[in-house]
Amino acid sequence: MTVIDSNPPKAKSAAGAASRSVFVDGGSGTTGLGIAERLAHQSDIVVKTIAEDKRKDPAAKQALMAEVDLVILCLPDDAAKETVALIDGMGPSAPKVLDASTAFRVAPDWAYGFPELTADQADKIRNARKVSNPGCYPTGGIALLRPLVDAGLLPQDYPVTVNAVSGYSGGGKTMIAAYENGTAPNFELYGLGLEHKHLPELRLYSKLTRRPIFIPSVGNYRQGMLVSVPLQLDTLPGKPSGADLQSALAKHYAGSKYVSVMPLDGDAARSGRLEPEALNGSNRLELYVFASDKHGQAVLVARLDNLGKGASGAAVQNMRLMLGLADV
Ligand SMILES: NC(=O)C1=CN([C@@H]2O[C@H](COP(=O)(O)OP(=O)(O)OC[C@H]3O[C@@H](n4cnc5c(N)ncnc54)[C@H](OP(=O)(O)O)[C@@H]3O)[C@@H](O)[C@H]2O)C=CC1
Ligand SMILES: CC(=O)N[C@@H](CCC(=O)OP(=O)(O)O)C(=O)O
Repeated sequence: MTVIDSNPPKAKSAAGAASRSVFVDGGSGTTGLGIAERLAHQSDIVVKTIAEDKRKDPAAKQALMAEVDLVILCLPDDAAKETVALIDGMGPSAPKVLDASTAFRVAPDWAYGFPELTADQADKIRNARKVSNPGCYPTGGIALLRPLVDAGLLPQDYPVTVNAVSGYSGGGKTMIAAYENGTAPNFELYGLGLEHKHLPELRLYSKLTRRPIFIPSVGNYRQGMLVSVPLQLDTLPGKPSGADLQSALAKHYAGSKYVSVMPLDGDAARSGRLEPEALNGSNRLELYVFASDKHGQAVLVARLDNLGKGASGAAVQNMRLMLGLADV
């Protein structure tokens, strides 16, 4: 990564024929810093930065955005909408935009940034001007549910419940401060009003017609998450076994660089335990099927880093697709 300050103005991609230029709006927040860490190792990306006293100044932002190929938004929803309005007003000099917030995740004119969703999703992301980076919990939930719906193993109107636990960095700077200064509880359920902001994308991209129940929780550790979906197998069409579910997932993600479908008889199945922090720092996502054919029950579990495949890692993966660069 090369860091260039916002002045003097440069032509887009001026640092070299093969390089692309990027501006991260909200670059000093949790997701933005995670992106900067990853881009520090990518020599084909030039990151342009804005002066500290200008980072909330719309005119300064717009001038900088005219110089770059792609803008990544790591902002609260309202601020993301404001920056997108600025980009929409830029005409032909508008850069591509990748938004990490919840603001545009179900908007019809935005591509959803989960390249592994379907066979053509990576191409949709490559060709889109506007891409929404998925929420951390939906990344796990959709990764588990969508291939099973597409395979006809899970009916679209199945009464799905998704339970999840996240590290406190999922709540951004405010929640990190509350945990690190000791004013937050060690563990709590939340979203108990059944209105969590991730429900619309979870439902839409899982192709569920019935609204799932989603109960997240947060614990006193920094990052890493588990997202789980319990299933009573005898209520599913054809009464599939755990092996049937695992092989449908394995077929869908065969050859995937970042998503691994774990064996039915691996260490986690033997111990019956899974902890959330094992993939921290990576862009990986592991999918598990824990099943008891004796009782006709299964639990699907996704493990990921909420700041990796759940945010910054996914953003960098999408950024490279959008810029026409090979994955690294
Ligand atoms: N943390 C996570 O695991 C994930 C987060 N996300 C999403 O990514 C986005 C960023 O989240 P996160 O990094 O956690 O949040 P943080 O609170 O850690 O950071 C947000 C940053 O945005 C800055 N900011 C706020 N308003 C403006 C503005 N108008 N112009 C420029 N900068 C502004 C803030 O600066 P200041 O503090 O000075 O206001 C802060 O640095 C959110 O939409 C979040 O929902 C998505 C997936 C996972
Ligand atoms: C622990 C915690 O608070 N997590 C956040 C989700 C983090 C995330 O995925 O961010 P988006 O807001 O961009 O979707 C929450 O539940 O709101």
